[in-house]
Amino acid sequence: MRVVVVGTRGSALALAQTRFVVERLKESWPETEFKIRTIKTRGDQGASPREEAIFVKEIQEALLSREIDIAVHSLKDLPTQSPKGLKIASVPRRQDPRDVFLGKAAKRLKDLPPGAVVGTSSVRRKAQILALRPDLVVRDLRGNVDTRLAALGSGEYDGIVLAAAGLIRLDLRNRIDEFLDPAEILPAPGQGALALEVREGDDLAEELCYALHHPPSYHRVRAERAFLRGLGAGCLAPVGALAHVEEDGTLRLEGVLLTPDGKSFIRAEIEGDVSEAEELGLDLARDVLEQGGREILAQIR
Ligand SMILES: NCc1[nH]cc(CCC(=O)O)c1CC(=O)O
Repeated sequence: MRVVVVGTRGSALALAQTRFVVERLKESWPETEFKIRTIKTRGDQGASPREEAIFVKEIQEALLSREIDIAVHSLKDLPTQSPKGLKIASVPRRQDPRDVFLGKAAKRLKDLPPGAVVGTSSVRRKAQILALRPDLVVRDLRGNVDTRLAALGSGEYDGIVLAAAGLIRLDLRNRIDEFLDPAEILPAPGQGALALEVREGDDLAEELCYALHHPPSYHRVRAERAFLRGLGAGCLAPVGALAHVEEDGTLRLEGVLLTPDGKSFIRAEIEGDVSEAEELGLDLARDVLEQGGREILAQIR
């Protein structure tokens, strides 16, 4: 019997995610032996989007070279196009997709005094925070979750914004002061979801992963990523998206594209049947581009 090697990078969050996945895999396939291998990437979670893409690639290379058989990724860090020879075998049930606020001066983003300093690592968060509160100062805050919590503790920031999912997976839910309302701050496409990636043709690995597949989560992230792809905005533009699937099979997708300073933005929504998740994402992107998104993208470039 083959030992199945599940690979990830070495950050605390990546390891927590991978342990969780391997536990579920073992429950589903008690006869199969799974092993975790951490791949040393040159960086850690919370790097710049460009760097994140390089780390993802290093994991994908380990998959292609058969060093590992299943890769566990944060879906939002995964490029919308799979490399040749690899495929996403499953998307497990999604964790809370929202961004959260952790405050020092106040426990809600809205209650921060004018001029307060907010730390965040993403252009999307920065633009949406400024759209809501142009009087705040948003400063870059990178590094893994621990680094960011330490920066809040040391008093450099009056508050920080990060993904709920990372904190929850690290058992730090109690540090969250406020879940930001997606009506005001839309998360990154795919935020809170994992992707299990395998080699094309490795039917065993694919079947093992499929036990964890959660179709509603998959449809949601497919719509959100299609929206991102349809904008053709790349990873540096402030783009947010969030889809929901209702009991009756209706998928509702909201998306936003902003200028980096948050001064202008186009926000729109669409709904349709869940079976058309990708088309809905692409249609919404077309909508946003036509409503002024093209000008915003031209401004960013
Ligand atoms: N780019 C960093 C990153 N990639 C995945 C997560 C955790 C949340 C998730 O799974 O979406 C984080 C941290 C953050 O954005 O706060």
